[in-house]
Amino acid sequence: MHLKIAVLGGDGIGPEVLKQSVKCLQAVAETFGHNFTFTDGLVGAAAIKKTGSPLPDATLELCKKSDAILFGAIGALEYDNDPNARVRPEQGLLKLRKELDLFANIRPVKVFPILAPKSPLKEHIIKGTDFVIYRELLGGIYFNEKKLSEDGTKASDLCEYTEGEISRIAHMAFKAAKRRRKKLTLVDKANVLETSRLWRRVVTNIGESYPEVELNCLFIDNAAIQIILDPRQFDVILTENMFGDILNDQGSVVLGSIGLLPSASVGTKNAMFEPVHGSYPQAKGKNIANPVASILSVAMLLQHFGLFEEANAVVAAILKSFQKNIVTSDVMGSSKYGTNYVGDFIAENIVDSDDNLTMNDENIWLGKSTII
Ligand SMILES: NC(=O)c1ccc[n+]([C@@H]2O[C@H](COP(=O)([O-])OP(=O)(O)OC[C@H]3O[C@@H](n4cnc5c(N)ncnc54)[C@H](O)[C@@H]3O)[C@@H](O)[C@H]2O)c1
Ligand SMILES: CC(C)[C@H](C(=O)O)[C@@H](O)C(=O)O
Ligand SMILES: [Mg+2]
Repeated sequence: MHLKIAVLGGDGIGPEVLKQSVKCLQAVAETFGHNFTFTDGLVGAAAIKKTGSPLPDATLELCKKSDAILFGAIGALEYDNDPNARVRPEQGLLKLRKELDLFANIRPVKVFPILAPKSPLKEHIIKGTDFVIYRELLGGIYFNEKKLSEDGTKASDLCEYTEGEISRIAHMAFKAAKRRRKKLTLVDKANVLETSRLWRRVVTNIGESYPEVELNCLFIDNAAIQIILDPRQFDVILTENMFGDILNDQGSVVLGSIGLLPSASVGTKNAMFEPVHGSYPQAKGKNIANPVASILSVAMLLQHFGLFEEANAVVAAILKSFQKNIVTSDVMGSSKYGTNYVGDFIAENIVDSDDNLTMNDENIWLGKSTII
């Protein structure tokens, strides 16, 4: 298969982890006889520095022309510490999502059995956890009217949703639940927010077309408790933009590190793959960032294009790194291998073998289905 892939490293550890992912994709191409081409694009603080814009037109054009986008991370301390900055790295990512209509953000939280003892939570609580969050990515508080009074003493961010925005991701989440364990949990704040009540009405109506899927609703504050107390109860979680952002990072605690959590953002045409974590500026250039979240995003990319054997080969190589304890120091109580070393090990262990499937059957990470 020929795939044109845009590579947007961004800031902080973004380029460092992405380098490992490109290495792995090159190994997949060589092993399985594909032709992947990679083109770099500027985004985030790095792009502001060079062009004044966090998403230069050239980058947007590159992404539109590509089959898929691999994204690192954006964000820098100089902006995090300056609430007055009008041009910000994050605007680059948000604009990219909007321009490419990437309305669904899919983030699987799957505990690898071998890492279960390394989670900060008790092993018997988290072992077997396997849920996926469908986060609406283009609406809500993120994308509606923002106001700041002239004297700077009053600010507001409007939270707005339309039925159409809710139903397109709801269908996607119901279909995913139908393929999985047939349970969908809508997370909202319907006891307080009008937007959440709209979500409940729309999702409940859509649920009637998916009778095999059990739908239940949970308030976001309770969901925050349940994810830590009993994460195995979840199969597919569907939620709005802001709640999804927060719940995802919380899900990473179950896994043991945010450095292990991948994501796919998909829409009507384009698809972007990125780790859930940010630019972790404190680690920039130190060769300590965990590349696994980014490499697992590569597995999601391959899965998206129906390259299941290839995706399994990537996951199998990652599992091998876990078995040999070749992991970065964020994986609790583990060795302290560097980003590059872990990336090299995974790339070198990408092989075309029937054993890949056996390893993944045990872990049921991917399964033979596309993610949308
Ligand atoms: N998608 C994105 O690009 C994205 C996502 C979140 C935050 N951000 C941006 O990143 C910057 C830093 O934000 P933050 O500190 O809140 O979040 P962050 O995800 O960058 O880091 C939070 C903590 O997670 C851990 N961590 C993150 N990535 C890791 C990795 N690969 N390996 C090991 N540990 C890892 C570290 O302990 C770190 O202190 C901000 O500018 C923010 O806006 C960008
Ligand atoms: C950087 C920021 C705009 C982004 C978000 O809030 O969506 C990030 O936190 C994420 O989870 O991808
Ligand atoms: Mg986030």
